[in-house]
Amino acid sequence: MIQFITHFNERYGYVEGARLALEGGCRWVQLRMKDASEEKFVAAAEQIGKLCREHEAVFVLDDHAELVERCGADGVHLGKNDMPVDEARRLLGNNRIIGGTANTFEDIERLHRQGADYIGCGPFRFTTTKKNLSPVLGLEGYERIVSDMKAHGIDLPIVAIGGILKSDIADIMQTGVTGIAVSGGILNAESPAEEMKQFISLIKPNR
Ligand SMILES: Cc1ncc(COP(=O)(O)OP(=O)(O)O)c(N)n1
Ligand SMILES: Cc1ncsc1CCOP(=O)(O)O
Ligand SMILES: [Mg+2]
Repeated sequence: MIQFITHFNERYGYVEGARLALEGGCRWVQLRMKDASEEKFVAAAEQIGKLCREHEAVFVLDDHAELVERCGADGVHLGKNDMPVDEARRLLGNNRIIGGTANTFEDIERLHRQGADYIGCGPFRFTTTKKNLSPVLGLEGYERIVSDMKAHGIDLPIVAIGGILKSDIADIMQTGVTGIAVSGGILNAESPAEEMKQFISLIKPNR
């Protein structure tokens, strides 16, 4: 499973990036548009949501649980400074996907208690896509977290995120995580759609 996180660069905007990821075969897009006005966020969500429906892809919003219904999104990804997962669950019900961010096993325990459907776990390495990064986990970090989860009987999909490139995929999947989330590794490639195809072909499902 691979989740494309929207961003922009000198060549592509948010919608174009999502379109290329979908053309490359991605079936899970997160609209992440930090510091955008609500108007701009909703306008991008309308376009990306339509593209996702055309490609039968899952569409989640970053941060904005309160906009999920209005944007017709499938769910939301929530970090430590966003609405708590249990509150979002009460708001959105059981039919929407709610992901939560973890940097430690303790975060995962909390998110599991609160009812998250999956965990975005990172950063794998330094990245300029996100400000105020938590400490880098590296491969050892994922190995430790996956083993702690097994020891405590916590069975939730773990999505590795942060600075992931094609050449990292085999090693990251080897740690036992479920999938990856990526932005720059796709958007900054010479051909984003082709890069997405290659990312997908390298991910051998762990579950
Ligand atoms: C899949 C996934 N994992 C982690 C994050 C980070 O979310 P958050 O900690 O809320 O930081 P911002 O993305 O909001 O800057 C994510 N968005 N997606
Ligand atoms: C949103 C987020 N959360 C942790 S790292 C990150 C950025 C992911 O983008 P990239 O793949 O470009 O590092
Ligand atoms: Mg957030």
